[in-house]
Amino acid sequence: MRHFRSQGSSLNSHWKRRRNTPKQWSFEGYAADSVPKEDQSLNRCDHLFLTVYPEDLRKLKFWPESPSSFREVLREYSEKMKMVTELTSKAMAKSLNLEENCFLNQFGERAMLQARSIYYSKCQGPDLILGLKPHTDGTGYTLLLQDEVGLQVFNKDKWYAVPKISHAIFILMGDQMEIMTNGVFKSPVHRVLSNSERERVSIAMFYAPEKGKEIGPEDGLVNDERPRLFKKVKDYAYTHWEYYQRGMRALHTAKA
Ligand SMILES: O=C(O)CCC(=O)C(=O)O
Ligand SMILES: [Fe+2]
Repeated sequence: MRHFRSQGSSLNSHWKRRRNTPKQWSFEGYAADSVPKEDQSLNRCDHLFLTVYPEDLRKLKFWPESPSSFREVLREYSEKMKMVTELTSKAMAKSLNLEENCFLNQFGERAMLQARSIYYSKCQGPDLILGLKPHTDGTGYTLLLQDEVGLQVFNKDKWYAVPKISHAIFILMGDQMEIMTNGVFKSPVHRVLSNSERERVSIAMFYAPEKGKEIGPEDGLVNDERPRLFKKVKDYAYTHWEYYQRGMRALHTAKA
């Protein structure tokens, strides 16, 4: 706990220096935490955050050169994950009896894919210390690879552990998919517990609509039984980030 506190206070001053920079949500590179606002609890993890698509937005200066395989592995993984987003977006559309490209069209040709590699070190502190505090993702959806348990999803007053399944990618709906599906797919609150026995590594690929692109509920999912729940929004990820820093959800800002 002592270690956590002292790490927290030095991080707080680090973020105090940084927080005046506008549009921080697009910051990239290595960071010990991403919650710059004062009086917010810190997440107990380190991460490396990199934009991988669109390709021309890659900031290679933040891509580590060591280990030497890093860049190539990330390039290859990103390419595969992009293919997974195409398949997933089509499958989700079909499952809702919608035209298969409808979500892909909303995400746009320059959809964002951002890789967040997260390291959770062992933590001896009390259970209250979280690896990642409760939040929803501001993405369309997130593709998650994890090497250890710890992730939990909240539903109806209870936390449910997400199992670790070797080589499986866990797909987590984000707020923007909840908007596009007019609330049919829910963006769950989730968190990561800290672990005193084992460290944990996860790689989250955040898939979100292209910058400046308006998204909204699919017409086919708005009807008398299911009235429009959300209005059209753009750059929702930015709004989400602003609220996230204060420990709040942003979905209400998109309510119709
Ligand atoms: O590390 C995990 O399993 C979850 C990561 C996550 O929720 C996030 O980066 O938004
Ligand atoms: Fe998340």
